[in-house]
Amino acid sequence: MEKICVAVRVRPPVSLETSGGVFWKVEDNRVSLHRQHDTPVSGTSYAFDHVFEETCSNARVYELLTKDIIHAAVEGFNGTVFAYGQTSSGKTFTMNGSADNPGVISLGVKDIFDAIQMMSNREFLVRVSYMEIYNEEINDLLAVENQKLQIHESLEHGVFVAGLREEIVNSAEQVLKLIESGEVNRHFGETNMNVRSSRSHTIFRMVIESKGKDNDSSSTDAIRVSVLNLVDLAGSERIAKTGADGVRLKEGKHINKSLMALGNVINKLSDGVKQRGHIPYRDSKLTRILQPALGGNAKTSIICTIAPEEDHIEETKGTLQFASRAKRITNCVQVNEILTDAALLKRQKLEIEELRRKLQGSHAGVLEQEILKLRNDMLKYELEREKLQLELEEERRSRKERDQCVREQQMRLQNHNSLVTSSGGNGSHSEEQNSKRQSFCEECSDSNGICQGGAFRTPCSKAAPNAFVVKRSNYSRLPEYSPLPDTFSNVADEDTWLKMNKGYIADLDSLQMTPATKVQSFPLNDGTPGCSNENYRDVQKLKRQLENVTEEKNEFQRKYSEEKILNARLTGEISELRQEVLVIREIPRRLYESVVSSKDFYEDLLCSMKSFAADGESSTAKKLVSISEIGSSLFSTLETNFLMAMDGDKSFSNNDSLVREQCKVFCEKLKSTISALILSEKAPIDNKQGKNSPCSCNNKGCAQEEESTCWKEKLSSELNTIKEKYHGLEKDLDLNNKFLETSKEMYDSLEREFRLLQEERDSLLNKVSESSQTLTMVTDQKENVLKDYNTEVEKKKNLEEEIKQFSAAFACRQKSLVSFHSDLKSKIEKLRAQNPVSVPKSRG
Ligand SMILES: Nc1ncnc2c1ncn2[C@@H]1O[C@H](COP(=O)(O)OP(=O)(O)OP(=O)(O)O)[C@@H](O)[C@H]1O
Repeated sequence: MEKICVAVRVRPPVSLETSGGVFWKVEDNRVSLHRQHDTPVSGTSYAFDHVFEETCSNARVYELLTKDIIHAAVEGFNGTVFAYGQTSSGKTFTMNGSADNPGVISLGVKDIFDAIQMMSNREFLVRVSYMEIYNEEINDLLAVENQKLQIHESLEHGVFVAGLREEIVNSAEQVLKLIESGEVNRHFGETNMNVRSSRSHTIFRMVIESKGKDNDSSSTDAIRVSVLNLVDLAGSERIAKTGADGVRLKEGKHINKSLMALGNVINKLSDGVKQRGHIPYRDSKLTRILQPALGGNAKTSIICTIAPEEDHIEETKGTLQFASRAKRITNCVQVNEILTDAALLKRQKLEIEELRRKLQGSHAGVLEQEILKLRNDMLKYELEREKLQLELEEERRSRKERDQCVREQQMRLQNHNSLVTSSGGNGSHSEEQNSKRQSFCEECSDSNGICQGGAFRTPCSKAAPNAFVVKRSNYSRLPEYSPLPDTFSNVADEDTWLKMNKGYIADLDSLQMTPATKVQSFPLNDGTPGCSNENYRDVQKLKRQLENVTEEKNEFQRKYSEEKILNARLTGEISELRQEVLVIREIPRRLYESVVSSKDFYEDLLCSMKSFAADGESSTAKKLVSISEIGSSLFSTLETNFLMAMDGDKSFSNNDSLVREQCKVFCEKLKSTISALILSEKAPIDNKQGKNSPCSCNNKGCAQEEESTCWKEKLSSELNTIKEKYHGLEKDLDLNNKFLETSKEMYDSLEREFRLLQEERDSLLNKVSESSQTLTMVTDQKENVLKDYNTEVEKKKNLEEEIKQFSAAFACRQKSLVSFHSDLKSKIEKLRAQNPVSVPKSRG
């Protein structure tokens, strides 16, 4: 356990004028508030690891507070250095510095490469990234397109920012250039307190990996990976002082909120292990990223910058209290070594070889035998360990198979879901989702089907600068995509397990929440415990049933839509016919009107004719009377018929024969009357014409006769006209009757068709309701399967629990192996003590 190193740095005052009130006095590692006459103000004295006064240079701050962390990072320890303080107190000045007074970051970068140069027995791979947290959003400063990045957590990487660009670097110059380019993208703004105020927290990160060179006999194949964070926080600010409004105000609020979250985490951590309880790392992005640095596996230094002005006393006190609490935090620092099986074995063999060499030359055969025995024991343990490892592999395999089984069930359920959704009438959404999902996977997958794109681009794959980079890249590809370590052989005990987790104890359940694309897929194994054949068959059966129902339903839907189209067409035709029928129905009315007007005309005509035939007894008069009666009866029949037709009485057409009969009689009578009239009048007319034509006599009777002849001619022509009109009407009536009959037939057939369609539609509706019932049934069954699935998940959790226990047991065994080792060593020591051997100097 190691305490966080905390220092305070006092910025030079902005103006040399003093207010004459109080001032901060620095003495050694203590800072305290004094009155003008140098008397301390009680309760305002604070002690820290270092206190830097105004005149102190960045180089000195680096030397005393940061250098160790930088060197430790090269050796495999995680490290974090961050500057905290109110706005304009000198955080950026400390971290970034200036050309003539380089800051902690550039001094650190140079030192790292110098240290790497010095370690000739190791190979290094260094990656850098630079990000800012602006308004609670993470932006990549090395790639402006990478905005709003998300934080993820995995066993391999711990807490990491997905999609952040990481550049592989070979020299300090290269890194400083990258920082320079990143600075351009950083958010700065002017406030009343600082003309160039940082409006975001920035985190410059270096990941240093190293491995002993192959030709180094003492090398153990272990890879060291350390993360170094150099953080320039935005400053806390009082809005009244900064005069922030609009964008600046919004930024200020975010800054204060995240700094408050940092303060809360520091408070909790300073409470001591027992009282501490839940640490609210997740309250802000800043605290999540700094999680390993605060109470985790990292060497951490905090530089608290303060402004000396009397105006800022309250803020300064706040900063000093923050620093005092941070001082109480302890971290659990360990070298981050990744030990492969081979590395562990090699380490053990080296130890045995060393012992054997030490014993060489000894004449004690007994000792030799003892050693042989111990070696045999050792081999036995190794065998046992291998056996255990095999068992564990087996266990892990079956777990993977179970995972696969569960996943397949999940997919089947999703299929069910989408089928049920699509059978609900609209499957486009789920199809869209599927296609999106597919395209995402295609986008993400490499040739091995391992997801590489999008959220999991970290670490950035880049051309390898040397052989180690290639080897490391190969190595890192393997375990990175598995939520559990590939082998437990390197998990010697729970401490190592912690070490692997970078101080973070992973919950296996939450591991399931790591991106699904990282989990490989396995074929379904019926023999997998917890995933029975029966269950699988049930699901298959359900799936088939659902497919059948869906097919049937689709068929119904297709037919239904066809029927709908036909129906619409027929409805159109029917309405057209209805229009026609309306027109046809108008005809009887018009005919009726013509008949009425013809009748009036006919009656007028007959009246006039009767007036000519003064002698009512004459044959002409009699004929006229009979014609008049027949005509009247004919017109009445026609009137009645058309009235019936107008009222929609279909029996009118039956009276057709009567009308015809009457018409016939009327025509004959009319003809005979006209011919009789013509014959009776012809002779006297001829006589008159022959003798007197042109009539020259002045006789009154002669004039009357002439007038009567004129009238008769007129009458006859009018009668002819009436006859023609009547014939025309007769023809029209015939035509209309025929037309009406055809329309009636068409109408009847259409009505029949319509009724058939209605019946068909009703039967289709019935079928659809049956299918929906079946669907409800299938949905119920689906719910049951879901329940089964949940049970499976429960079982899986149990199994994982078992695996955990198994791992613990395995760690125990490993421990006993280690204790056996130490026993062995102590026995050897004892034996050596009992039988002192002269060891050659070179080996001693
Ligand atoms: N130790 C120092 N020596 C000389 N000048 C300093 C020192 N510390 C800060 N300054 C000056 O004070 C001003 C404010 O400093 P700086 O921008 O580093 O503050 P900050 O804490 O980063 O502010 P903010 O939180 O607003 O970004 C700058 O002009 C800087 O050059």
